[in-house]
Amino acid sequence: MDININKTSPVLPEPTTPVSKSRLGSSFPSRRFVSARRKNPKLDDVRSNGWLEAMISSSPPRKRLVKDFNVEIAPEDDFAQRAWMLKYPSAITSFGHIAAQAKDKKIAVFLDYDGTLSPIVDDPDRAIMSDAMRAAVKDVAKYFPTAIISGRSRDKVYELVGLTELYYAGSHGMDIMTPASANDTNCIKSTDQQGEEVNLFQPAKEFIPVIEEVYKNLVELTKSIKGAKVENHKFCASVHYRNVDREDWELVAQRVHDHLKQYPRLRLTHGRKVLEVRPVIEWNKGKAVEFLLESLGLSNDDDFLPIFIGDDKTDEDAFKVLRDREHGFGILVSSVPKESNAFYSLRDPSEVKKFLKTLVKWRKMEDSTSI
Ligand SMILES: O=P(O)(O)OC[C@H]1O[C@H](O[C@H]2O[C@H](CO)[C@@H](O)[C@H](O)[C@H]2O)[C@H](O)[C@@H](O)[C@@H]1O
Repeated sequence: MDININKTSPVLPEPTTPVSKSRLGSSFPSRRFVSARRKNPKLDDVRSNGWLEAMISSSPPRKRLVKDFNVEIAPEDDFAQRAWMLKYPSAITSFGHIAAQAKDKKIAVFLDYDGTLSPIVDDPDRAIMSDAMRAAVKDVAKYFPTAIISGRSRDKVYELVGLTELYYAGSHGMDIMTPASANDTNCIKSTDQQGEEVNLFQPAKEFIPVIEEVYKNLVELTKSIKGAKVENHKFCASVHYRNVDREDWELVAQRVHDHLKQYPRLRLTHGRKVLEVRPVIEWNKGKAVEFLLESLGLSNDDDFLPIFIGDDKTDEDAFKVLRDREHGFGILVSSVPKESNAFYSLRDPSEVKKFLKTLVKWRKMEDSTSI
């Protein structure tokens, strides 16, 4: 994999049309990202381009949540669920296949945070991982190189997970910390929370000021909409509408879309009841997995088997990379049928914990029988 950003920068070239300063009185000195005149072709009216539908379907519908609690549901739904499980079998019941694939290989574990290690909750600040899950992840990291790749800022996800033995990538992989010894020439030197020297790979570094600017503007633009919440993840920003009245979702989307029309080098993607503002760069969780495999010396297909566990649309980029490389596989965390590039599924974070424990138990058994 070529990760030399000097040769093949993931940052797309400057727009060729002259650009002007943001209408909202930007303090950002560069005119590279911002244009009041130039329309961002990626953003049209939220009604006509299907964004509203995508917002509505961006998290499991209530009916399925009811099924999670074993309340009876319509038989046709049950049939769809069973058909889906045949396509994406449970990583727990299929553990034998996984173990066979992993035989004589070192597994590398990649984990998403929200919806994977912590359950989805209304308040993003209260998405706390359980102590039992933390212990399971800590155990996994004793046996396998383990990384968290989250949409949140790297600092925030480290604060939530709190395990020094893991690798962390924040902002959908746009902020990756690896040990100083890792093999990556495009990194800058820094120190971690323990004062240890580390490498930082930040392919969207030049976007920090514009993300800060857009974050502040979006806070202003959505403050009158009850329940809306904007987060700044340094290299990207999130606009949550989970707690907004359904009738105001369109308003949230329209305000965000209208504002971003002035920023041709930013784009919007969907998460679970969240709109994600991201730089238009060719970088995502899939690229972050490739980068980590390469820089940690885990990319030899004959020796290593990467597994990525995630629940969200942004995790699909990582699933796809593993599927396309025919090396390793994704595990989708979902209690409802959805199309995915993953190979296996787990219903919810409690099943993720069970799978991680099974992985450790299996490795311990393998180690003891090979003595
Ligand atoms: O890549 P991830 O680690 O899964 O991060 C994706 C987003 O997760 C958070 O939002 C989601 O979880 C919240 C807490 O459960 C929930 O309230 C929200 O509706 C979900 O979208 C986080 O707050 C976002 O900033 C991340 O982008």
